[in-house]
Amino acid sequence: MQQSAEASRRIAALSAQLHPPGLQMQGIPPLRLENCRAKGGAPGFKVAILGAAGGIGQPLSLLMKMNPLVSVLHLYDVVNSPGVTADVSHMDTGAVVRGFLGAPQLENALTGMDIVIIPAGVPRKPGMTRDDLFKINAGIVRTLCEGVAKCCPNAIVNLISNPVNSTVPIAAEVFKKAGTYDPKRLLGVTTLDVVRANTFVAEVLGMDPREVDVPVIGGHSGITILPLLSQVKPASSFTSEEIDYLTNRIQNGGTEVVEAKAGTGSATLSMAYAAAKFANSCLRGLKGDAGVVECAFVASQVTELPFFATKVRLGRGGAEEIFPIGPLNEYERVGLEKAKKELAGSIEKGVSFIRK
Ligand SMILES: NC(=O)c1ccc[n+]([C@@H]2O[C@H](COP(=O)([O-])OP(=O)(O)OC[C@H]3O[C@@H](n4cnc5c(N)ncnc54)[C@H](O)[C@@H]3O)[C@@H](O)[C@H]2O)c1
Ligand SMILES: O=C(O)C[C@H](O)C(=O)O
Repeated sequence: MQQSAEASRRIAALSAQLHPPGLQMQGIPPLRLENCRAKGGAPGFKVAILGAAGGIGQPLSLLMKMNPLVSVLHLYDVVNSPGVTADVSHMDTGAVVRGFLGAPQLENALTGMDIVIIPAGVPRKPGMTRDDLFKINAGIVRTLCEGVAKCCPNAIVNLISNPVNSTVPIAAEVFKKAGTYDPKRLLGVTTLDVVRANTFVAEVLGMDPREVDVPVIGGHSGITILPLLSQVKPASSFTSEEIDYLTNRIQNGGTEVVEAKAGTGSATLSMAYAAAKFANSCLRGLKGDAGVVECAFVASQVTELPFFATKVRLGRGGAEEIFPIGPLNEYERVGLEKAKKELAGSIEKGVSFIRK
């Protein structure tokens, strides 16, 4: 029977995946696709991780491979993605894993994706601020988002690369330029701030962190990270000493890890956990689950700023509802004014990087 050019191309690509370079080097003979009985792949969503070979990317790839809502997992990086892909692909979970290496393979990595998670970019060293990463990471995020706009304009983007307060506005401008911008589908990942806040508050209260819910609003850097201790669930009261301690610890959690790692990077394992938690909520929203709520840094009208992190409800279209900040005490009101001042500059810096 005559095969179309497209069918031949697809069979060649699939055969290459069944016979990755590692096997070729060992002289293991290829399995002919037509002789393969495996159907492969559970029903579910297609997820790409850009920066999959990095400190966050590797454990995040592992966690997403374990997620039963994922049917296809694309792992893209500019280095080492074949190794990470070969490794993760041996896990006996449902998702089919494919690896993509370097700029020429970015478009294949992105085509058809439902969710794109971006932890690509350089991390901090001691003494640096997240804004010090702007010079390198702004360009990386721009290029990757141009790929998203071209190849999977309807995907939900989970942006992790720092400085999040500027990279999310950069991504928005790239999508606007391409005519694909849907604010509901662009989400800056601030889940690590919530994860830390739940942990530290639970420690103070002597509770299980899984039973604590601390809203963290604003942005993802220093004083823009604003935990709302007056809204902790279950309702709890704190001394002013506890409020100072918890606010400082949550705002400086990233720096605590950067200093402990002493020049070898920033949070990777807790971040992979947080990113996997957030992506799972996005997947549940896509699936149509009701009442899925997370904090995220999104386009927002809850303040005068164009972007702001608050609780959002995740649905089939992404962040379908953005919740208001809610009642604040005086300590939080002061914190909010300081956070907004710093955030305004970071957002403007991101916007003008693309508009310049
Ligand atoms: N949002 C958050 O809460 C949060 C938390 C922790 C870290 N981060 C940020 O996440 C980023 C990554 O941190 P990490 O510890 O994984 O760093 P890392 O250096 O270990 O890994 C980054 C990966 O990105 C890859 N990369 C670089 N340029 C790329 C490109 N153009 N396309 C695809 N991949 C590319 C690198 O090859 C590397 O594998 C940093 O910017 C860090 O500040 C954010
Ligand atoms: O602190 C960093 O640079 C990484 C990340 O933003 C974090 O909060 O851990």
